[in-house]
Amino acid sequence: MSTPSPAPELVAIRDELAAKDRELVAILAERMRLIREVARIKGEKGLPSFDREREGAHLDDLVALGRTMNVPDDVVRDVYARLFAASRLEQRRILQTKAEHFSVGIIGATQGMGAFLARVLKNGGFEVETMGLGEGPKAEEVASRNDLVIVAVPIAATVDVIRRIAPHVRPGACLMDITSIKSAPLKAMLEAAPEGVDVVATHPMFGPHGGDFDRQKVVLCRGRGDAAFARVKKLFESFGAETIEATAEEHDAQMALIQVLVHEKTMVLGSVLERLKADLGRSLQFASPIYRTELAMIGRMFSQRAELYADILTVNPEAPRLSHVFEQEAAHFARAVAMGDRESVVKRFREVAEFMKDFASWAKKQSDAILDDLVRHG
Ligand SMILES: O=C(O)C(=O)C[C@]1(C(=O)O)C=C[C@@H](O)C=C1
Repeated sequence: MSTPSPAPELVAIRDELAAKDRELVAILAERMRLIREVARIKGEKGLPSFDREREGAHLDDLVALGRTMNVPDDVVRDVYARLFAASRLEQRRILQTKAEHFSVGIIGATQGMGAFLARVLKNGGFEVETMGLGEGPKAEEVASRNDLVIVAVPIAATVDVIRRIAPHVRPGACLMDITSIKSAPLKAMLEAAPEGVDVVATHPMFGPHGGDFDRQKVVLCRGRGDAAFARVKKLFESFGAETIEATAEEHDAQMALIQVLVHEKTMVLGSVLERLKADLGRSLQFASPIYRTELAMIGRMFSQRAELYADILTVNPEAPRLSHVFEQEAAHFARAVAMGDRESVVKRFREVAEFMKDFASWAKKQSDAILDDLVRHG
C-alpha cells in the first residue's frame, strides 16, 4: 500500500524547516567549538566547568529574548538545559584528561556514597583501591598505600574508623572523609593522622545516584595542608561539582537545617501516613503536583536505609535544639487546627511570609520548575 504523498505546500515548508534545522545544527557545532575553547581556558586557570551564576543569568537573558520573539519560556529553558548539560559534559571530559591523577583508596566502598565515588573516579581514569563489608583488603592496608584516602563508612562508625586507620596513612598523602557531620570527624582526623598527613573534611550534598557530580554541591572544610585542599577541590570540580568552603562548625549548623529539620519533617509525614494507614495508591489518583512531590520525597526516604536517617537525625549536635522548635511549631498549628482558630493561622502565616519575603520570587521560580517538570514528565 503506498502512502499518500503530502500536500505540496507541506513539502515546501518541510524543505524550509530542514534548511533551518541544518543551520541550527551548524550553530550547535560552532557553540561546541567555543565550549572547547572555554574548557581550555578554564583548564589553564583552574576554574570549574560548572558556573551556576553564569548559567542562571544567561538563561534569564535568553528567556527574556525568547519572549520578545514569541518563543515560549519552557522551550528556551528545555533547549538550554540540554545545551548547558552537553557543554559541561564536554568540558569535564577535556578537564579530566588534563587533570592530575593520583591513587585513591576508599574505605567503605561497597555501598552508598563510597561505592558511587569509586565508580565515578574509576570512570575518570583514577586508580582506585576499595574495601568494605568484609570485601577487599584490610582498611589499614588501603590507608597505607594510597595518595588520597577516603573514609566513606556510615556516620556512626566514621570517627572510630578514622582513629583506627589514620595512623597508617603515609606522610604526603591526604586523609579525607565524606560524612554528613564535620566537626567530630575533622577533629578525629587531625588528632589521629601523623603530622605529615594532609587532612580535608568533605560532604557531598546529594545521594549516590547519577553519573558523576554534575551540578551537585560538595562542602569542603580545611583541615591541614593548603595544597591538598586545592587538589581535593579540583578533583570534585573536575567531575562537575560546585564546591562550597566552610568551617566544620558552620557546616554542622547548616546541616541541622538542611538535613535534620527537613528529614525529620519528611519522617513525621511518613509516620503519620502509616498511622492513618492511608491508601496511597488511591490518593495519587487525586494528587496535586505538590502532593505528588511530597509523597515522592517521603517514599524516597523510606526506601533507603533506616540507619542512615537515624544517624542524620541523632548525630548532629544542633539537632535537639532544632527538633524542639519543630515540635513547638507543630503543636502551635495543631492547636489552631483543633480549635478551628483561623485567626492564629493567618497571624503566624503573615509573620513567616514577612520573614521569607526576600525569597519569594526565588521560591516561586524554583517550585514552578519542579512542579512543571512533574506535570510534564511525572
Ligand atoms: O560560560 C562558561 O563558563 C561556560 O562554561 C559555558 C556554559 C555554556 O554552555 O554557556 C557551560 C557551563 C557553565 O556552567 C556555564 C555556561
